[in-house]
Amino acid sequence: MIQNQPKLPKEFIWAGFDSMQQQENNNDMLNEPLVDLEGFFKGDEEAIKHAAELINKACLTHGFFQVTNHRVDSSLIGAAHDQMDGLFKLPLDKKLRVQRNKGEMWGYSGAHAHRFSKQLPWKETFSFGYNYVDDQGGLMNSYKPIVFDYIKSSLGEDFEYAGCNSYPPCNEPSLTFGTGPHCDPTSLTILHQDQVGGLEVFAHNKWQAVRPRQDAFVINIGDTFMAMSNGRYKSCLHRAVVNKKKERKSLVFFVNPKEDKIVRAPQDLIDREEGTKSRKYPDFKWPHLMEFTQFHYRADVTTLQSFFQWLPSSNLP
Ligand SMILES: C=C1C[C@]23C[C@H]1CC[C@H]2[C@]1(C)CCC[C@@](C)(C(=O)O)[C@H]1[C@@H]3C(=O)O
Ligand SMILES: O=C(O)CCC(=O)C(=O)O
Ligand SMILES: [Fe+2]
Repeated sequence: MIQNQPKLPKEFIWAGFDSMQQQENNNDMLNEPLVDLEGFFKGDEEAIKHAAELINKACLTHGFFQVTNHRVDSSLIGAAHDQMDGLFKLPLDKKLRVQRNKGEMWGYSGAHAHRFSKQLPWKETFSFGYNYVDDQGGLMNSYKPIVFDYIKSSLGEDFEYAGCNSYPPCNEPSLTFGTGPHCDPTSLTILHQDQVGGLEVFAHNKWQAVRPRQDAFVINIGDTFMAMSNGRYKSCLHRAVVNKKKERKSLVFFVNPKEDKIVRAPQDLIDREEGTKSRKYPDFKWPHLMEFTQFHYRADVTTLQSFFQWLPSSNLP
């Protein structure tokens, strides 16, 4: 309904984001490395060394790279996108039956309207997260995307969670965001986007687009991984912009530390640092950062600093 209104409802307007204006003529590409994993899987020493060099260089700068020959079957990816199409095409009343509740990391969300009242993102999402409650044959069971089961089986059970994003066409795309500027609070993000384009990274002092590649996954490191590297690897500001003509969809998987793991840079990494060998971040656990983003703070570009300011006043163990 909202999509058909000529004027964007005010709740969706992101005032004050002057970098928005760049998007009209923003055809800068990030040119992140495309890492071919074929040789890596075959144990080819040279290929492994080359892949590590590419990934290291990307993570030291903007934290984004793409991987190809990842051995995730293209038919499985296609099936996941088909499943996702089916989910988003469901009537709204059916989607609302699995509406995501505050603090839960699973279910349907329309523009996060259940959480925020302004600067709403122009998107619908289905999340398949760890505190998922099996609701006896409801929508979530019948539509749980094939890939979600695959990712849970391959990445293990703890603290992975998957999301499907649908960004509908928007009549005034330059006034809103599909997903607003943020750094991922997570460890690693694995994303498969369709061919429409819209993912942008703020690197080299400007917004740069991440090229859609059907046969590749986009990987980026998040705040938690940055903290584990004592700040060496960068969790980078990024956003999803929308357009007037085409819906855009993305599948996103967030990999995080197990719930009881203390996020702390290894001592030998600190010891090998040049100059002051000091810890840049307090110790923390992922579930506490996740709780912060779900109950106390909307993840943006300063989530981690805000989290460490909040932590002492929280009664988290
Ligand atoms: C831990 C998370 C919170 C969000 C999903 C994952 C990693 C990215 C976060 C998010 C996408 C950052 C922008 C704001 C947000 C509210 C959104 O637009 O979806 C964030 C997600 C969330 O809080 O659900
Ligand atoms: O959909 C996209 O391309 C990016 C989404 C994103 O950054 C996120 O969900 O964290
Ligand atoms: Fe993100």
